[in-house]
Amino acid sequence: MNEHQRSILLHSASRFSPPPGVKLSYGTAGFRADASLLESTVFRVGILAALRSIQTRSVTGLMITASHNQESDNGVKVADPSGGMLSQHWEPFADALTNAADPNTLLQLMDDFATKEKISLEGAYGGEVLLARDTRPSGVFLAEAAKQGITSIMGVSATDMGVMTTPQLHWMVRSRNNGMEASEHNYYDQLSSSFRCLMEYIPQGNRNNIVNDKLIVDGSDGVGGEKLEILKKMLSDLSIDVRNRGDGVLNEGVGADFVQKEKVVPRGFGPVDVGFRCASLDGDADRLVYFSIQSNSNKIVLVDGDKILSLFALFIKEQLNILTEEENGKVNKSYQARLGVVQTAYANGASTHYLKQLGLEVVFTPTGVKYLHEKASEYDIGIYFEANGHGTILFSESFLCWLEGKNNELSSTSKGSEQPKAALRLLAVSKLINQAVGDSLSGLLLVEAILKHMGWSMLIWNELYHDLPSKQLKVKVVDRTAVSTANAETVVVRPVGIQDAINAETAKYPQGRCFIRPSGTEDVIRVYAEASSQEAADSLANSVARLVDRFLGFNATE
Ligand SMILES: CC(=O)N[C@H]1[C@@H](OP(=O)(O)O)O[C@H](CO)[C@@H](O)[C@@H]1O
Ligand SMILES: [Mg+2]
Repeated sequence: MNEHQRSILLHSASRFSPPPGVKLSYGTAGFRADASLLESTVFRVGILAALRSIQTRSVTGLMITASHNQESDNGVKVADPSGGMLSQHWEPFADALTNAADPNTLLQLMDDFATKEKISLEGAYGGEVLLARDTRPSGVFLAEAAKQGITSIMGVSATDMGVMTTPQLHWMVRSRNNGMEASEHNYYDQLSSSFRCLMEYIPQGNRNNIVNDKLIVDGSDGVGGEKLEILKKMLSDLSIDVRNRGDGVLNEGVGADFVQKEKVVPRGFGPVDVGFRCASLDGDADRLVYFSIQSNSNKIVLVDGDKILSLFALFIKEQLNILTEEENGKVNKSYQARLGVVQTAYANGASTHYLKQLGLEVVFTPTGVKYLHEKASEYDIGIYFEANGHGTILFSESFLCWLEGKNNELSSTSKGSEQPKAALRLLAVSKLINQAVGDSLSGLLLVEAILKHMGWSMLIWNELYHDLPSKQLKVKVVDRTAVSTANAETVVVRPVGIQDAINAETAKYPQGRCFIRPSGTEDVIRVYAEASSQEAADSLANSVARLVDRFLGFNATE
C-alpha cells in the first residue's frame, strides 16, 4: 500500500485499540461479545468489508447486531456481494485482523492479505459498503467505528442505512449488485406486491373460509416490530397486531429464540390471545416461529422452522406438479426442476420423515445458515430451515428463466387454467421470499399466503406431522474444541470412545436419536436428544450430558 494509505490507516487504527486479553473469533454469526468490547473489532470489520468491496468490485454490507442475544451484547457481520454471508475463506483473515495487537501488526496483515488476494489498495476503484444496525443503543457508537474503518480505505465509501433488520441489509446488498433499486421502500414494495399477487391466485373455494383470522406478532422488542408496522400498512388482506415493538427490553422473555427454546408464552401475550395464530420474530428479524397459546396455562404449542419448511415444501411441490402435469394427455417433460430440502441434525426426526414421505430429496449440513444456504443453492429450488426458524427458499437463475418463458407461453395458450396460475405463484414466491438470507418478514407473508391458499387454520398446519419429543441441554467443558464431528455433526470422531457410549445410551430408547456438538456461538457442548416420550427424551439428554461431563468435564477421568 502507498504511504498516504498507510498514514491514514495508522492514524485511524491508533484510535481503536483492541481490549487487552480478549480474543474473538468470526463464528457462525460473525463476531459477538459484550458491546463494550467491540469498538476496535467493528472498526476492523469495516476495513475488511471495504477490502472485500474492492476485491469483488461490488457493494458489500456490514451489519451491527447480536440478534437474539441480550441487549448489552452486540456483534458485527459482513454481507458478501451476493447478499449471503461472508465468503468462508475470508473468516481466518477476519480473526487475524480483529486480534492484531497494534496498528503496525494490523497493517502488516493487510499488506500480506492484499498481496495474496490481489486486492489493490491504491484507491483506484470506488468501493461501497452499506452499513446498518439493529435497535441496540450501542449500535450508534459502533456504527461510527464501522464508518471510520470503511472510510480509512482510500476510494471506499460507507452508506449508512440506519436501523434495519439483518435481512433487509442483505437484500439491499444483493439488489444493488443486481443493478436494482434497493431502498427500504423498494423492499416493502417488492414484498407487498408479490404477496398481493399470491392472494390474487388463491383458489376460489378457499377465499373466505378462515374465521378468527388475526395474526398476533411478537416483535421481540427489536427492529422487526417497527418494520412490520410499516409493511402491514401496504397490505389489505392481512390483519396483524404487532406487540413488543420496542418499548420493553430487547429479547427479554420475548422473541423467536425464547419462544422456541422455553416453549412458554412471551411477555405481552396472555389468556385473551388463546385461539389466535401468533408468531415471534427474533431481535434482528431473521428468525420466525409460530405458536398458539394453550388455554389455562403459560405453555405454547410451537410451530417451528421445520414446520414452516414443511408448509413451504408442500406448496412448492404442489405448484411444480401442476406445472408439469399432463397436457393434452402427455406429460410435460420440458423441464425437470430439482427441488431439494436442506436441514440440520436439529430438525425434528418427524419432519424429516414427513418430507421424505412426500418424495422430497432431504439433505443435511452442519449447523449454521452459511452451510444450509450453500447447499440449497445447488438446486433449482432449494428450501432450507433451521429448527429455530431461520430459513428461506432459493431459486436458480436457470429455473426462473424457464419459469418466465413458461409463464409467457401459458398466458397465451392456457388462459384461465391452473397452469399459468402455478407459474405466476412460483414467480411471486421467488420475489416474496428473500433470496439473500432467511427473513422473518418475508417468511411470515409467505406462511400467511400459503395458509390462505390452502384454506388452513394453524391447527391444520400443525397436524401435518407430530413432533417427536425432544430435549436440548448445554454442558460446560474444559475445552469444547476437543470435540470434532462428522456426517453433518451426527457422529463424534474425537474424543475416541464417546460416540460408542452415546450409541449404547441411545439404543435404550424407542425412536431414540441423540448427538452432541461444540456450539459455534457459546463456550459449551450442546446435547440434543429425541425419543418417543418427553420423559425418555429428557432422560436420554441427561445421560448423554453426564457422558460429556465424564469425557470432557472439569473432573474428566477418561
Ligand atoms: C442449536 C441452535 O439453535 N444453534 C444456533 C446457534 O449456533 P450454535 O453453533 O449452536 O451456538 O446460533 C447460530 C447463529 O444464530 C444458529 O445458526 C444455530 O442454529
Ligand atoms: Mg437473528
